[in-house]
Amino acid sequence: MLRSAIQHSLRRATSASQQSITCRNLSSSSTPHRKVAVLGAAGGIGQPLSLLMKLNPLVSQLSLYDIAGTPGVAADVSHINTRSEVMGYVGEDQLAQALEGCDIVIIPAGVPRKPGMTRDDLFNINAGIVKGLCTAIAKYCPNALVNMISNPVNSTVPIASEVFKKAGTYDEKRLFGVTTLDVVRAKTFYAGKANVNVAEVNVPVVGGHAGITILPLFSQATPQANNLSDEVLTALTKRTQDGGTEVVEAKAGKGSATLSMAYAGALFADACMKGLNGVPDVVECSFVQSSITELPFFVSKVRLGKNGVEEVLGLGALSDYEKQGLEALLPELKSSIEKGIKFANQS
Ligand SMILES: NC(=O)c1ccc[n+]([C@@H]2O[C@H](COP(=O)([O-])OP(=O)(O)OC[C@H]3O[C@@H](n4cnc5c(N)ncnc54)[C@H](O)[C@@H]3O)[C@@H](O)[C@H]2O)c1
Ligand SMILES: O=C(O)C[C@H](O)C(=O)O
Repeated sequence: MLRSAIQHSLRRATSASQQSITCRNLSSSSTPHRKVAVLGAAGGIGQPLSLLMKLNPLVSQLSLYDIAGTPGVAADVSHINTRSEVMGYVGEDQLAQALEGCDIVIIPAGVPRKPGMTRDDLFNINAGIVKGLCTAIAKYCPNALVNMISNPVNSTVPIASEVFKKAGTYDEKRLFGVTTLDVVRAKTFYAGKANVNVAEVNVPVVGGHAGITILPLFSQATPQANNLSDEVLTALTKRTQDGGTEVVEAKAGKGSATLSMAYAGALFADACMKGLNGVPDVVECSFVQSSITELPFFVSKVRLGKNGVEEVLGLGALSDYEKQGLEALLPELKSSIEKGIKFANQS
């Protein structure tokens, strides 16, 4: 039951555990070698994300790094009979080994929110963590695609870009803020209200990843529901924007979204690998370097390819309500981006 649920969730990955022997044989001959690292692998997101990456037959080597606890997580995950070889690395001394040869580095390292906090309240701790990890990425796997999960994403992605620029390794096609959870939430909430099959729903979510900077475009949702009033669309927008806070409050001091985030992170990493492997028309929303607004980074649909970002897609037609949302989010997003850039350059 659990296995089938997970396999269904990783909808674009072929089946994993039950068919692992077949996958291993097929994979080794026809699927490229892909080393994926999870930095922060012993954490609330890191552990289920490591599990989901272990179930992904596109991964051949899974590198689990944290400042503590990774030997246990790696030993546990390594017993699952799927394609990838699992290695656990603990502490800075082992970071180089964890990163060398990586195709994708997923970063959920850092502290989560408690009730009453904004994502920006995490900046003081997480900015330094991200900066340190990105410095190592620039040194040991400068060509890897970086999937940034650590909050505040609106600032940690700009921090990463500045670190890579300083190191001379920046390639805007290879840096992604992971905002897939906003899309996952928008799909779920929309399907509930529109009374449509959630598996068929698509909703782009643009802007950034905090409060009003999260802008779901329900006018572009498919299948399009004609039965939703303006009030319902406003409520759906607000619920998507506050989805993270909903979980933080429900967890009452024990962290933020971990399981849904692991799912979303696994979907996004899977899409990145498909792009690297040459699968056509892989499109996901992500916070990337962008020129579709006046801001240097923005979430929009992005076509993924063999080098990472192949094309940053435009916003498409917006409703009046969405146009207002877009205008309203720009100042906050701009200031979060600038805060990250300033931090990276002054410290
Ligand atoms: N992008 C999103 O949509 C999204 C969603 C949910 C959570 N998050 C963010 O993800 C981050 C992690 O959340 P969590 O619930 O897993 O937190 P957690 O505290 O459970 O786990 C974080 C892990 O990071 C590790 N860590 C700390 N410093 C490190 C370093 N220098 N190198 C490697 N590992 C290090 C910790 O040891 C811990 O295991 C938070 O910043 C949270 O806000 C983002
Ligand atoms: O809300 C948080 O702090 C975590 C994450 O950004 C989320 O959207 O769930």
